[in-house]
Amino acid sequence: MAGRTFDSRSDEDDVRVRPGRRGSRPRTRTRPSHDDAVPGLVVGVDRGRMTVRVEHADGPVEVIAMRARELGKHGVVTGDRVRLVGDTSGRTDTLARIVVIEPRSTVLRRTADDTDPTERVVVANAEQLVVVTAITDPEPHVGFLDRCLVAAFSGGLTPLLCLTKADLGSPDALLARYAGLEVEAIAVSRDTDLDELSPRLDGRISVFVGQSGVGKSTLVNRLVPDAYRATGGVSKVGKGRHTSSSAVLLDLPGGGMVIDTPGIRSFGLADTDPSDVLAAFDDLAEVARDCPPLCAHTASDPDCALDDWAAEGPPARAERLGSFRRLVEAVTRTPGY
Ligand SMILES: Nc1nc2c(ncn2[C@@H]2O[C@H](COP(=O)(O)OP(=O)(O)OP(=O)(O)O)[C@@H](O)[C@H]2O)c(=O)[nH]1
Ligand SMILES: [Zn+2]
Repeated sequence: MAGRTFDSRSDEDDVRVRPGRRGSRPRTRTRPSHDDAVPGLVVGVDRGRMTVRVEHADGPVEVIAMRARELGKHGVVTGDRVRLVGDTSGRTDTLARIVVIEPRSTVLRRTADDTDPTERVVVANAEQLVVVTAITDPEPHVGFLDRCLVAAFSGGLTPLLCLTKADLGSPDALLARYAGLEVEAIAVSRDTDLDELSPRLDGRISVFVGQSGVGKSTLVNRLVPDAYRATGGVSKVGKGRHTSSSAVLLDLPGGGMVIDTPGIRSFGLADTDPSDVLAAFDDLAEVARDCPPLCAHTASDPDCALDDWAAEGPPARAERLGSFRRLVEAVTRTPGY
């Protein structure tokens, strides 16, 4: 996925400044120069108010900022790299303005919901999507896991399966389901150390997503001891209300960052099609060049070149194709969660 950028020109959260109507005031004269704008990283968003980390000479400072009017309705999300003007001191009761949103290297979209019918980008620039699922209690919702993987692949993130509650059962069935995709998976439990997981989080930005009760808060609290996430069903930020603003960026003690998504239980795939999934698998994409033009690469596409490829090779190919096709089918299914 290296080198792919998501400047999100096609989506709702487009950061491009729309050209004014013909004959409107001359932009060159009225538009302020932003040469003096300082860079920052958005670590949280709350109802239009952004918390932005700005590096000062004596260390990082959290600055509260609003979007400048020139950004229009285009949203700023956690993980965005931005440029600020105005008061960037971070002192109490000061407010800066975000005048530039840098192009996004990756995007995660949440699904539309009852309060907001549009899919929206909720996290930008994360490198890894950590999909947290319990081995049991609650039983894994494989449809949800498939959708998470597709959201990762299509948004440019590397997925990592984190299987919790390893004290309660064996991860083998889940591991087998995704074996063909070569997605990394790590089993953890609250009683064992996190030595396998921690190195995979070092030095990168990882988004954590998981359905209710899987132990995600327990895990994030262990990774980031001062994160103060409520666990065990205690009411927490983002629950039961409009939640697109609830992704928060947390620093890991050993370097690297975690973006927790307390209220976001699934990601949007409406803008995703089979070719986005295919693009994440170089070997399959190569074979699929021989597919008919409109092939969706599902089991019901009669002349899909992937069938011959799987039939002619070792059993691992059929396994890979099976796992891939489950993801493709997730793209075409209506979201039910
Ligand atoms: N047996 C077992 N239980 C765990 C483990 N980790 C967490 N739990 C329990 O699972 C329940 C859910 O944990 P949370 O960390 O609150 O889960 P969550 O994913 O944040 O879910 P919500 O609180 O609904 O958002 C709690 O009762 C935890 O004590 C584990 O490794 N093993
Ligand atoms: Zn095909």
